[in-house]
Amino acid sequence: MSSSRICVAVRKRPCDADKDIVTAQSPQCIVNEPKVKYDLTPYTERHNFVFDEVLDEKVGNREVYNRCCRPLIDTLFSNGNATCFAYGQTGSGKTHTMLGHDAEPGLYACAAKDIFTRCKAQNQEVFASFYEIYGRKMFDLLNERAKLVAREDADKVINICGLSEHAVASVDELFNIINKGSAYRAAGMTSANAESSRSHAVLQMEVHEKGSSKTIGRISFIDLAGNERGADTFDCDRKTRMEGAEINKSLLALKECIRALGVGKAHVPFRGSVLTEVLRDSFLGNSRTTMIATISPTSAHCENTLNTLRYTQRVKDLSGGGQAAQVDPSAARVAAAKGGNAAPNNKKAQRPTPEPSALKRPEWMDDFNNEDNANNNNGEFAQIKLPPPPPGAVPSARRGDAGPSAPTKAQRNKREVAVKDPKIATIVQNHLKEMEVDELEGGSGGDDDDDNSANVTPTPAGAGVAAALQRQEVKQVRAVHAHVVRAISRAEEDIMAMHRRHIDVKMSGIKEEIKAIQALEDQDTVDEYVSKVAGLLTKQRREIDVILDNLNKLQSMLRDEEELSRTLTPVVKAGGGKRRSVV
Ligand SMILES: Nc1ncnc2c1ncn2[C@@H]1O[C@H](COP(=O)(O)OP(=O)(O)OP(=O)(O)O)[C@@H](O)[C@H]1O
Repeated sequence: MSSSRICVAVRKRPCDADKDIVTAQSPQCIVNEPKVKYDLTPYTERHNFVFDEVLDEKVGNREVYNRCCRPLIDTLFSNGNATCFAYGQTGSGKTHTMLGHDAEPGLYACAAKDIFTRCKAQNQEVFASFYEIYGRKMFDLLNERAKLVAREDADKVINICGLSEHAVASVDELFNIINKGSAYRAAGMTSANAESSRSHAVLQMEVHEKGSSKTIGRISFIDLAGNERGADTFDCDRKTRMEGAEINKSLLALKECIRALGVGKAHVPFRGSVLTEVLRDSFLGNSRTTMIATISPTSAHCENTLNTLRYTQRVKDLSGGGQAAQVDPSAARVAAAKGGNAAPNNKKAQRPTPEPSALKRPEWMDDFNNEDNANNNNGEFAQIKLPPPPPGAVPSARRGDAGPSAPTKAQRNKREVAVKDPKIATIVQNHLKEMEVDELEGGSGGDDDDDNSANVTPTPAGAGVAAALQRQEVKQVRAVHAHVVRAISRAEEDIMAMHRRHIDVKMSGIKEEIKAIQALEDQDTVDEYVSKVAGLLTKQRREIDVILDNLNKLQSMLRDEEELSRTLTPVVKAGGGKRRSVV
């Protein structure tokens, strides 16, 4: 394993030799992409990547552990935070690597074995928790999938309230609880594998001094959602599109955080997603991270494999201690078309820990806390605080007290509508005004064209300004779409809380109405009855109007989302290649 704080590894899963297009020779990973020229002559494009470790199909889980994860245990026992991610497309071997099976225990078991041995010798104990992050929600897999709530404490630290911790003293005990948790993860879904790809599963083990609540160190294993889920989901149903957008957002945010930490940036964008915000502590202080990208080496998975490797290469190139990718001249053409490789950063800088006061309250915290707020408002029914919509615009549910800082010229340019189609241009224009700077830049720091979110059709060589503009248009529509998806999920949670509150108020209103009728029958005058009932019904009508108003706004956003995703849906060209219908 690399001596740097971040180890970036790739693991190739086995496949039939005749379909294998990947050569894994650590530290190199070569993908031989089968391609066809315009005159239909087949040829192979070679892509060469370099990582800290490249593990071929013969390497077992124990060796993966020894080469990539063992130093994480030292970090754990030196008051540190260790983190290990498995990243890759569905079926590429993330769960195989993390969990393994009886015949070949995975990283959880290998790490647990070492941890228990050391704990026994040092009179320490281990507590495990296991939860999943699905969209913007979190569920405790060791407590019947109870919904978890993240709260920020006075020190601006995010705590996952209600997360159960379980004392474990052996690998068997750990596995019993993981198996129990995995069953909850799969429950209620059509296919366990399909669903597991849509959530990030987090197993945490904390070491304590025996009998003390003081944490010595923590290790987190994260089996990430399948990365292809975050890519082109525009032609799927809305649920899948929303999931895809959330996954995309969290994977981009994760990469940004690892990169920022690696190069010692003062600002680490933990707020980018629930995943990174919740894992913030894991990256701070004395921390060490291993990222294992898993790939399927068949030609059928070539596109996903290249996406995985490009993402991973970005993490490596910019995470400090890294060495730039070696790209074959044949592949360099593609790299150049995509904006080229970033300069290597071989200097490992010291990452400063952000001051607590500098850590802004994440915007998604509001959603977690929203239900509580709704229940604590002493019966007063408040409208969701939506920003005033621009004239003719569809309002968004964005909230948060920190207003955007004064935009630079480049940022102002990004607010200019690039899309030509008048209908889509109107939608884009309406939303551009409410988008924040990082959203305008596609949430990826603006320098990645190989991200899933910017995974647009390659521009044909020599296609010139028109093609470049098309690319820009697609990028803008994608950014606006991602913004609308986020606004929808926030508005959805707000409306649910508001509706629940309304039902409570309505129930007590009905009781009041019954009382008013009884009072009229018993002793009240008709004037008293009229005034009581008119007051009650007027209040209800006001509340219903607020709900209807918010439902209409949500409906508009849903329509916009539909239009934008339809625009982005890839359509097949007569010639076989993909083209977007956006412009
Ligand atoms: N390196 C490997 N060696 C042997 N078998 C493997 C390897 N990698 C994956 N497999 C097998 O491939 C299948 C799919 O792997 P796995 O479930 O780990 O994929 P995944 O990336 O976790 O998918 P998902 O994102 O859907 O959870 C499993 O049967 C697994 O045992």
